[in-house]
Amino acid sequence: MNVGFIGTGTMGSLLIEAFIASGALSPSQIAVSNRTFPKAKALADRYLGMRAEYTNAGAAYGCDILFLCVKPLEFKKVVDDLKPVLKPNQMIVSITSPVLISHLEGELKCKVAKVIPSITNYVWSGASLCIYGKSMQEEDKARLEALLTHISEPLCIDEDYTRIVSDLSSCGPAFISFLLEQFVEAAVEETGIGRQEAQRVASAMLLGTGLLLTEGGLTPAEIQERVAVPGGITAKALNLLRRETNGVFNQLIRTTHAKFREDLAKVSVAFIGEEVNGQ
Ligand SMILES: NC(=O)C1=CN([C@@H]2O[C@H](COP(=O)(O)OP(=O)(O)OC[C@H]3O[C@@H](n4cnc5c(N)ncnc54)[C@H](O)[C@@H]3O)[C@@H](O)[C@H]2O)C=CC1
Ligand SMILES: O=C(O)[C@@H]1CCC=N1
Repeated sequence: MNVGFIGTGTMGSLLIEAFIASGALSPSQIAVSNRTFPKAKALADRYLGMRAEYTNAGAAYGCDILFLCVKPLEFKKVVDDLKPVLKPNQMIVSITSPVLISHLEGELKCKVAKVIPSITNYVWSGASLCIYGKSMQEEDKARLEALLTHISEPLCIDEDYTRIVSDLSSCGPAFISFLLEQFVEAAVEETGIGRQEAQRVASAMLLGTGLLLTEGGLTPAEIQERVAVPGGITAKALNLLRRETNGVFNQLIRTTHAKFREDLAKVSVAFIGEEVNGQ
């Protein structure tokens, strides 16, 4: 199987590195292109056998699966580059939420899928959110998921919920890291503990909490209940957190969804000349 990546920025190169490190793909199965060619070339130079191409059409040549790892507003240009060369048996995979399956199916005759990865896939962890176009047969879905399984847990989702599931799975690492950073900074400020030490302890705590939630079979509410002894220290601090963060995640979700609608409107104008409503 040959796999292409158009766009070797943060996510394109992260996926390539994870697929290679996990043994899912060897460099000789991979072709890359990027708007700034030296960036694609620099990546290919690190992996003997990887093919760096000057054009997106060149990267698509001979690929069974082609990941499109560019930003939403760059999609139309990439699709225009690929339209004349893609064959019906090739599969393209968009990794961004505001580009709809219908946008891609309207332009391309090949198989179309959307997979929203997460930075957690770099350490072969977290989910990859899968949405399939009409021409994806069961064997195509199985082939794609077999690849994704090396670095993630593939989850099929309804396209209408793409944004909220992306918030949880793909933006979540940034949100949780932000909260952790605030916790660590406060610890340094309030007590004088070394930042490195505080961060090491907090990171180990986050990993352990994640394991309790996944492998340990506990819910977030159960963890709180077990840690917060009635009348104890944690209970008092949890009360403060409930009071102070009340509604903040509702606002956060409204913010991501408003930005999503903005991007979707622009992408829709680029693809079909009019806006469409979306989640
Ligand atoms: N960063 C993350 O954690 C996640 C990102 N995504 C999605 O991945 C996509 C890419 O994001 P990043 O990698 O963070 O962005 P990035 O800006 O780091 O990478 C985009 C790359 O695409 C290249 N590019 C732009 N136009 C091009 C064209 N016409 N032809 C070829 N290459 C072109 C740019 O030179 C750049 O290297 C976005 O749509 C984002 O929504 C999805 C899930 C998670
Ligand atoms: O297109 C998206 O929604 C992804 C999730 C994180 C960043 N970009």
